[in-house]
Amino acid sequence: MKSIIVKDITKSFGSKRALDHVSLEIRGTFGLLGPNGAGKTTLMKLLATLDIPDSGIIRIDEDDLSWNEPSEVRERLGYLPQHFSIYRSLKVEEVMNHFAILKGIRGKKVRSEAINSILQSVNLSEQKTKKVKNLSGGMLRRLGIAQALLGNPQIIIVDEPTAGLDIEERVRFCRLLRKIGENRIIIISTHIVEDLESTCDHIAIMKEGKILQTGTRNKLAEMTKGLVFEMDVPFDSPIPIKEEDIISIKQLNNRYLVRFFSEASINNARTVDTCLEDTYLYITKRNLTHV
Ligand SMILES: Nc1ncnc2c1ncn2[C@@H]1O[C@H](COP(=O)(O)OP(=O)(O)OP(=O)(O)O)[C@@H](O)[C@H]1O
Repeated sequence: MKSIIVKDITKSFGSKRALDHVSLEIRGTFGLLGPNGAGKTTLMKLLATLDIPDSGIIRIDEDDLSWNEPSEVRERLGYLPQHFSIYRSLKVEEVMNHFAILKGIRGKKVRSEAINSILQSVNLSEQKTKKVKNLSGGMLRRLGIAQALLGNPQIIIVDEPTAGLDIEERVRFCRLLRKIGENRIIIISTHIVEDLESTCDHIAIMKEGKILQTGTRNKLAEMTKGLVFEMDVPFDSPIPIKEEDIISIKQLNNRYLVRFFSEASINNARTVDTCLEDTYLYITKRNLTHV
């Protein structure tokens, strides 16, 4: 499967337009990045066939499969929703068996083999007989992705995958997503730029229902080349940069290190290598579709 084509999708809830003429080509490991309310979950739900758009189409490019045939799409789809919850007193293996039956995986032995292999791939084999209520946040997310992998779907959709995880669990979960995305399309939505730096090659930045920018991670990172500076400021001096241009302020031993945007070079400031977060902040703060 090469890519999923999203063409001119619009979706409103009453007078609120959650998606406004969204068009995308989704391929490989694909990240949807945007602030709260951007429309990410709405788009993920449409992609997961849990809702239908007011207008526009979604289809797979090569074999002409359209989202107008949801049951066929679902056979190729695994979905980890933003709020994944299951019966807390079930054991991990029982949860997996339940989802495997729902996915139509027939035969006890076949199911058991599939479940064992997936639990191993997400590093949950040791927790197989543990109850859901005794899992850590990271383990619960890994169980969520494990159920999404049942049936070996070609498309995996993961909404806000690292919400509520501590740093260590987040890094481990992102590494797992990267591995899962090696031979299928994986779509990850998040407002945390770091999650995508390690997982996604292709990224779309959205805000207020619109796609502001798409491109490879590297291409997006380079967009702000020449526009990002760093400056040392002593503790007792005011920071001479406008609030809206500041990217970050780090407190070092004896000074602040201020990272900021500027269209022209500034005394005592040096240009620095840019990253995806710079571009994300630059275009979302300014609502830009071009840098
Ligand atoms: N069922 C609904 N009824 C009314 N408004 C909705 C509904 N679902 C989403 N919205 C609105 O649509 C907009 C987009 O919401 P959505 O949840 O898709 O954004 P998001 O990017 O996923 O944000 P978050 O990161 O906060 O989940 C928001 O303004 C939201 O309030």
